[in-house]
Amino acid sequence: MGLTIDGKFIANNIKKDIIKKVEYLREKGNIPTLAIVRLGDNPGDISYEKSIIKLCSDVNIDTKKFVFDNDISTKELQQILGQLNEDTSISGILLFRPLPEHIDENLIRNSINLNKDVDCMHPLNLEKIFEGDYSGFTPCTSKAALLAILNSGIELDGKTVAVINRSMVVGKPLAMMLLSNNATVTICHSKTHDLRKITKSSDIVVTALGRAKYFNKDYFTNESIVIDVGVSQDKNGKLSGDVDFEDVVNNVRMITPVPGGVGSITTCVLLENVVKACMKEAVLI
Ligand SMILES: Nc1nc2c(c(=O)[nH]1)N[C@@H](CN(C=O)c1ccc(C(=O)N[C@@H](CCC(=O)O)C(=O)O)cc1)CN2
Repeated sequence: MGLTIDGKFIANNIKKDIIKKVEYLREKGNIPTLAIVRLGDNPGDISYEKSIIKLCSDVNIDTKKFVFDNDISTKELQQILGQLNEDTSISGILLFRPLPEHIDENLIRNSINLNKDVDCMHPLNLEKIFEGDYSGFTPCTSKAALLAILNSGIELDGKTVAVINRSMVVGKPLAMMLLSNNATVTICHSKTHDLRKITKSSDIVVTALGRAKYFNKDYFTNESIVIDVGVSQDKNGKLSGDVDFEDVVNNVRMITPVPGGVGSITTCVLLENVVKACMKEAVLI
């Protein structure tokens, strides 16, 4: 019988720390405020946004939401980010990703104010992570997946980890963070041959494919640790991870559920970054 890694329990411990820090900031007259920028209505983004707004309300962080159509141009988006960068009432900016294909993501990632980049998407902030420096902002979903592994009691040293995603949002930052913890990492993607052979031979499998219930028990062994980062809708429109949880849970050592796993932790990591940004802002002023 596999154990479920309880993301909500991990998230609640982080939440208590955020509440204390927000109280301190507000006593000093600093109001932590998160700008949320969404392009279109992707179900994963809507789920993330719902979670963020609920948690911000719980910990007393203010939010400002900006929603635009998917067909917004790179130039228009840059202008919007420029306004948010200059808005002194805003501590941090979250732009949901992946962005629509026509948007120049590199240009956008370089357009966000380094001190408001609470999603750690600016190349200079990411470079720190790749160098093992976690003193600044941390990529939210990647850190959440790492926390799920570390809080499950697993020693990463020497373990083999298959990361099924190569984006700058999850796969690449996570691979670097796992390497810093002395794991041996294999990054898999749509062109990877014999994925099942890799997942079955890895101690830990982290999947962020965005395909509901894609992985059944045949991809794992009884000793597998499965970290499901995927968020999409199954054929009944229900929020689902990449893994068929009911088929897999009794055939692996540990697994994170969706919802209630990595997603719950991701939102807390984001708000930790917002508090960090507000603290930094308080120091800079
Ligand atoms: N700019 C970014 N965009 C996205 C990131 C990111 O790190 N930065 N990662 C994912 C986020 N995401 C998936 O699409 C996602 C993250 C968190 C949650 C969440 O909080 N889920 C909760 C509640 C779910 C519910 O009840 O609706 C949970 O799993 O318990 C959902 C989705 C993509 N975008």
